Amino acid sequence: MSRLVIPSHPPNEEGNVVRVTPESAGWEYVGFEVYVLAKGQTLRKETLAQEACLVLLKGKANISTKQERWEQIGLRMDVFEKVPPYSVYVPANDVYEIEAVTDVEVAVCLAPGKGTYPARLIPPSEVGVEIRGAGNIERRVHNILPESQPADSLLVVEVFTPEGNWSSYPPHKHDQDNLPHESYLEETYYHKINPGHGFMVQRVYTDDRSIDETMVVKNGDVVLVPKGYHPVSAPPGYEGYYLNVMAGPVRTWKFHNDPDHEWVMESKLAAKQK
Ligand SMILES: O=C(O)C[C@@H](O)[C@H](O)C(=O)CO
Repeated sequence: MSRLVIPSHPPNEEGNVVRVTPESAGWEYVGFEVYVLAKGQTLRKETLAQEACLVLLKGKANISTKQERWEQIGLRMDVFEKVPPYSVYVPANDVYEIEAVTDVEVAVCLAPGKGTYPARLIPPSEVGVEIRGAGNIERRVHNILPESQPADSLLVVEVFTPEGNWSSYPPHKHDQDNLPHESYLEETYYHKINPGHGFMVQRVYTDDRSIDETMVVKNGDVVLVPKGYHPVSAPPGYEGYYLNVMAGPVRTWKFHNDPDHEWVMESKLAAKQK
């Protein structure tokens, strides 16, 4: 299996099913954890030097921080209901406690924090919904924590790829700290597949092909994107979901398309206009 694929495992005693740290990923900024909590189970963590975006992938929970508490938040019981999630932003040097009101799956998106902004609820109404692309590269995007919303480092987005479609396509990259042309952002993909026994295909490759991995991705896998282009394909019969976490030295998503393939977007959009 590719070193870029981190499979999930059954929940441990605190409910953790997958964990990526900057150290385990061999990079500097992005951390990512998923917890599956049974009804009544509680998870409590300190954020220390990281900020967190807690994304309720499914289920309802009470979530509190040092200063705030939100009760009975959570809307969808499955990510494939395709309604935007409730999330909670937690700054560095804070504490969060998640009490599962129903069975819950929650993603903890992490990046370096300075404590600039207070803890806040990000309700579904504040999540920007976007249909990106056209034809067999059309997909639905939920901008959970985009650069237009305050945070120190974190960018969080979820994407739904219809069966037979490609997403993160045309292939793009953001692996150069070269603004205004391109930003350096590490990225994780947390994949879910419907039906769950299916697979997705993701390629991660660089211009010099020093990285060129084409991976079969299963339900619950995390894919690391340390650099390079990173397109995703959903086979016929299988709908894909992924949650992206991005972070780097500057909090802006300035990507660069693979020049060999960027013509495809214009071609698909033009065909849609006909
Ligand atoms: O465009 C998409 O289909 C999603 C991607 O942009 C994804 O969020 C990503 O790779 C961000 O760099």
